[in-house]
This record gives sequence, structure tokens and C-alpha cells, in this order.
Amino acid sequence: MSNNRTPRRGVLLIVASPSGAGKTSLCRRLMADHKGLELSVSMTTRDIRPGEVDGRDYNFVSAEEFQRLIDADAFLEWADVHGNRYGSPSAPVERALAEGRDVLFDIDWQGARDVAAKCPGDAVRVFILPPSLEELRRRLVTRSQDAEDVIERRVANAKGEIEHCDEFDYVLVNEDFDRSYAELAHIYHAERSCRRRNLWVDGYKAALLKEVV
Ligand SMILES: Nc1nc2c(ncn2[C@@H]2O[C@H](COP(=O)(O)OP(=O)(O)O)[C@@H](O)[C@H]2O)c(=O)[nH]1
Ligand SMILES: Nc1ncnc2c1ncn2[C@@H]1O[C@H](COP(=O)(O)OP(=O)(O)O)[C@@H](O)[C@H]1O
Repeated sequence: MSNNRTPRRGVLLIVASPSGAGKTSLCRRLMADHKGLELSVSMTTRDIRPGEVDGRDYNFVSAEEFQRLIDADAFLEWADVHGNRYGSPSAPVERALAEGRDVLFDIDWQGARDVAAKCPGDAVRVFILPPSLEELRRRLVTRSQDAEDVIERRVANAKGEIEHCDEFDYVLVNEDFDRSYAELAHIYHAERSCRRRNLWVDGYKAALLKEVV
């Protein structure tokens, strides 16, 4: 029997949360542990933070360039979040899907809704909740990458974002990081094993049934 487990449909794994709940940290660890998983690097008009790398964390563009990309239909989805624009370029996602590769999205609930509507069989949505809003603020303050007014706007927006968690397939409470990470990794592994994604099974089954024993 062949070990070739292709063709398969890739997973579009979407992780969303209010700012500060921990989705970027969880996504970074998932990427580090799974070399076959590709991050959808978003375009954004927000300012670059200390420690961020242009082209790795985001592609940082001007408002004019972002509008040009909207007009050129270059986004799978885009949204206004916390007063800036963010969008997922469609070309890398189309390539990954055509090749059966998995893509990870760190996007907000609006983007999650749009990707799930456009790619219904492929998208898996995970929402990360904080243990409390007080802890959310504490994490944003401790991260110390945003000005006080930016942090307050993000905390104020959190309730509106949490309202949308029932549109998601999975919901995690990120209290203990290692535990939340293990849950996220389990979700990813289970979705990878899902029957409908593993198109090779039909051929494999036929070969097994032809075997003479
Ligand atoms: N819809 C959409 N949301 C995005 C995209 N990229 C990032 N976001 C979301 O925009 C919000 C703000 O992101 P960011 O400025 O990095 O702040 P952080 O969430 O505090 O790390 C988060 O909810 C991100 O998940 C995108 O391409 N599309
Ligand atoms: N389970 C956790 N317990 C305590 N701190 C955490 C936990 N998860 C993430 N953090 C910290 O909280 C801050 C916000 O996390 P981050 O991943 O940037 O969130 P988000 O991308 O959702 O805005 C970071 O300083 C991160 O190290």
C-alpha cells in the first residue's frame, strides 16, 4: 500500500478573539510546531509595533495602497477593526487550497464570517475568550505595545466582539496558556483528519479491498 496521503483539502484555520486574549501567541506557537501550516499574512494600515517585522507579522501599507488593493479585488476579506483596515490577500490562500495545504488566519469575527461564507467546507473557526475583561486589560497593559487610549478602545470593543463567539465552531478560554495551546492543537489535528478533507481515502479503500489475503 502507498504511503501517499494525497489528494487532500487543506484546513483554513481561523483564530479570532478580542485584542489581548492571546490569539497571536497561540498562533505563533501553532506555526512553530507545524511546519506545513502557512500563516495568512494580512495587510494593515495600522502602525508597526516594536518587535513586529514587516512582511512576517503583517504587510504594513498606507491607506491609499490598501484602497488600491480593495479596488483590484485582491482581498479574500477585509474589515475596519479598532479604527484601522486589515485584509487577507486572496492569492496565497487560493494557491494553498489548490495544493491541499493548510492556512492559519489571525483575523477578527467579521473576517471569520466572510472567509467561512466564501469557503464553507474548508474554514474552521476558533474563538478565544479571556478569563475576564479585567485580565484582558492587564494583558494589554503588560504587553506594553499600545498607547493608553489605544488599549482603552480595544477593551471597550471587547464586549461587541465577544457577542459574536456563538458564530464560531470552537470556543476556548485562554486562562492557562499551555492548556489552551494543547486544545487548539487538538482541534487542528482533528480537523486535518476529518474524512471529507482526505480525498485519498477512496482510492486507498479500493486498493485495500482488492488485496488478496
Ligand atoms: N478581518 C480581518 N481582521 C484582521 C486581519 N488581520 C488582523 N485582524 C484583526 O484585527 C484585530 C487587531 O489586530 P492587531 O492590531 O494586530 O491587534 P491585536 O489583536 O491586539 O494583536 C485583531 O482582531 C486581528 O485578528 C485581517 O486580515 N482581516
Ligand atoms: N494564557 C495567558 N496567560 C497570561 N498571559 C497571556 C496568556 N496568553 C497570552 N498572554 C499574554 O497576553 C498578551 C496579549 O497576548 P497576544 O497573543 O498578543 O493577544 P492578541 O493577539 O489576542 O491581542 C501578551 O503579552 C501575551 O504574552
